[in-house]
Amino acid sequence: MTDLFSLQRPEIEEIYPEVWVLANYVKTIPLIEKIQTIDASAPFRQMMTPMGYLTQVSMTNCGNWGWVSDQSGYRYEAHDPLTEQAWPNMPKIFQKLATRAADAVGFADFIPDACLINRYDIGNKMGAHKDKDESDFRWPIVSVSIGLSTEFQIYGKARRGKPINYQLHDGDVMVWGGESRLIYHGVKTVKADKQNLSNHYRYNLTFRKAK
Ligand SMILES: O=C(O)CCC(=O)C(=O)O
Ligand SMILES: [Fe+2]
Repeated sequence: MTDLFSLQRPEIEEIYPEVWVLANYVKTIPLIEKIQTIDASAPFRQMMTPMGYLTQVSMTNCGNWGWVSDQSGYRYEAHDPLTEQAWPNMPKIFQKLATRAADAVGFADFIPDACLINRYDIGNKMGAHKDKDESDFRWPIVSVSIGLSTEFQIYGKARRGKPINYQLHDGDVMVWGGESRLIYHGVKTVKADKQNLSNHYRYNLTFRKAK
């Protein structure tokens, strides 16, 4: 298990009140293998928003609860609407990673029951939003960046104004909670890596306690 972690004593930076980045925290090849297995039974798909648009980003889930969007709104579902099967189990290494990262910044005993997996193709972005479909905001969000880099945008308590942009790379983990649990955030357009054109995607794991 220790093999999964890049550094014994990770560098932890609080980039905004109660928003932390654990830089280069995790080795991502084992995570990508798990994502591929999940994709084989619960395929990545764009979701319909209540406004009637498809999300740019493709998504799937693992764990007891999966985040879904359709014309009737956003919510957590125990079954994948595409396959009508339960979402794939959350891999143990995913859960341990989330628990350990949360603990490292002071959130003890975080056991996520939902893991949303986002896949950004080159050119995809995610607009400003807050994660507010969970039942208890005392639990943090743990978010893992895999593959292509991007800029994460923090707007704060209101959606308007200029965001703080923070570069996230493969293996970086972000945790936010407490007074910043409901901040507006987004992801800037993912660009190709000119040094490595075989890298096509940015994946993001978002661990939450949904229920
Ligand atoms: O891709 C990211 O880094 C963030 C994703 C996100 O904010 C979300 O899925 O709610
Ligand atoms: Fe989010």
